[in-house]
Amino acid sequence: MNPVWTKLRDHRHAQAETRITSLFEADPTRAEACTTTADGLVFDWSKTMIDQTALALLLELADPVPAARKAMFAGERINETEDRAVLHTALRNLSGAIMVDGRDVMPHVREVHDHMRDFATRVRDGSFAGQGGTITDVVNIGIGGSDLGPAMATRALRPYHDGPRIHFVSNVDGADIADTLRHLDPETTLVIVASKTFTTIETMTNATTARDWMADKVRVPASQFVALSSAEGRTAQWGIDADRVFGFEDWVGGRYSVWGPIGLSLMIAIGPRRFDEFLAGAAAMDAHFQTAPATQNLPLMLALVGIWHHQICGYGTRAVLPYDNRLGRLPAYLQQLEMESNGKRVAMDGSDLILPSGPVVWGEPGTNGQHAFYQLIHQGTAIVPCEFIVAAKGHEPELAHHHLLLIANCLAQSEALMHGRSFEEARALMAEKGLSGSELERQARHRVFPGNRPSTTLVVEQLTPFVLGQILALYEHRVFAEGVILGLNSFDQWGVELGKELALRLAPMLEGQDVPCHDPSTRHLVDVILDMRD
Ligand SMILES: O=P(O)(O)OC[C@H]1O[C@](O)(CO)[C@@H](O)[C@@H]1O
Repeated sequence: MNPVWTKLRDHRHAQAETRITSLFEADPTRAEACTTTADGLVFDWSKTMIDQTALALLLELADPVPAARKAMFAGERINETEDRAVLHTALRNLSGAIMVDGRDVMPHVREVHDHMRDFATRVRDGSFAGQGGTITDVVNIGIGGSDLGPAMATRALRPYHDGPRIHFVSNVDGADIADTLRHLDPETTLVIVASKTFTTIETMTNATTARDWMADKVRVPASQFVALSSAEGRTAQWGIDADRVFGFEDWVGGRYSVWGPIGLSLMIAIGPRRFDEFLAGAAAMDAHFQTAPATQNLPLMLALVGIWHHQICGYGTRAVLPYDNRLGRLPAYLQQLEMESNGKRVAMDGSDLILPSGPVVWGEPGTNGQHAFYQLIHQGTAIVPCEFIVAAKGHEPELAHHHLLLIANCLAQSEALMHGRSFEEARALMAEKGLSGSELERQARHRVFPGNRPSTTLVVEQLTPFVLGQILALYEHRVFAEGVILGLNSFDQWGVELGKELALRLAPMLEGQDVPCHDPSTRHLVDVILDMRD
């Protein structure tokens, strides 16, 4: 193991009695010095215990990142366990050439992008119509990366919607599709089946249900279906015309796919021009990641803060707290991005990872979370590093006072986490209320905030398509840099396979067939459920 890990742990140990506030006392320029910027994005990591020594050591850990980054952008097969290149970045840098196995992949990327633009425009202007006329509703059926990215981004960019209504169906629970289709008119609905593999059981089950629903009213239901997939043979078998199939290659991972065909629903919602701005934001972050020096490199600094909190300080989870209601699905999106990418236990070379891999990522938009789980964040025994995200401007000028309150709450939380409230301050409060003696002491203890709890704050000017592109690419590169530093493969996801296989084997048991496998507990649960269904 790189001895820098031990040095970092020793340093952390030595800091045990130091408080974040004392770092500010020692360095009056800390707020500015510990702020990293990229094209208008401002990332403040000053409210952490990363001091000069920690930073220098963390930067040493980042030594392998530039070579790995170069290999990724160049189209090398860095996803070694699936023997694939990793080129989601090619979907947003549409000029130039990228060679994979001696072939320039960019002409095909541009062709598909043009096809998407053309189709989205025709849906939006009515020249592509359903049996009942102009498309009023689009239903994206997909799951995981074929749902979370477009669903999150479509919600995030609601102020820019000027196309048909967009709906997302992901869960195999029939409630999801039933609740969605109930209010739609099949004659004016377009169904997008988004599945890289076109085999995912949830998506194919929902797609078949949608086709049956449409068949009741529409003479040729498949004519109102679109496929977004790398499996063109399967989309044809399913009956979707090749001119409504938008393909992408195996070097685009599901959770990295919103930039290409999987983003079609978003493109229909906001239009191709806005979608291009979204891509341009990501491309700007790609350029920054590739060229900014390490200490000014925003994705790298975000990664190092993540490594510091999880692998060095040992904090088990990371809360993402966007103070933006439209980023309500960002935590779920980042859960897949970060946990499916870096939730591993084996290093790239097949050996056991010595270090803990990725943390649990979770969160909710502020201010809602404040009235739910912030109690634990402030006074619980577990320390949760918080990653706040806030925009200086909202999209509702007539409601500017709401936005100011939103910002005030965001900043207040990070301040409260860092400063806390001492026992002496709590005692003084209780004394003011007239308490005394042992009751004052007891009540004061409940009102102490230990403080010294780390957080970072990402400030953006406004959540535009460009800025959303920047934010998502920032997190993608953060995950990549963390994966490189940990020595694992961030681009496979074998951990999701076993449960899928067992579900397929269990399904016949729930139909009453006797399947001679499964453990006694599972067989018992099947019996209980079958009894209840009788
Ligand atoms: O696009 P597909 O092939 O339907 O896969 C959906 C999702 O399933 C996963 O393979 C995991 O279950 C994700 O990585 C992926 O985003």
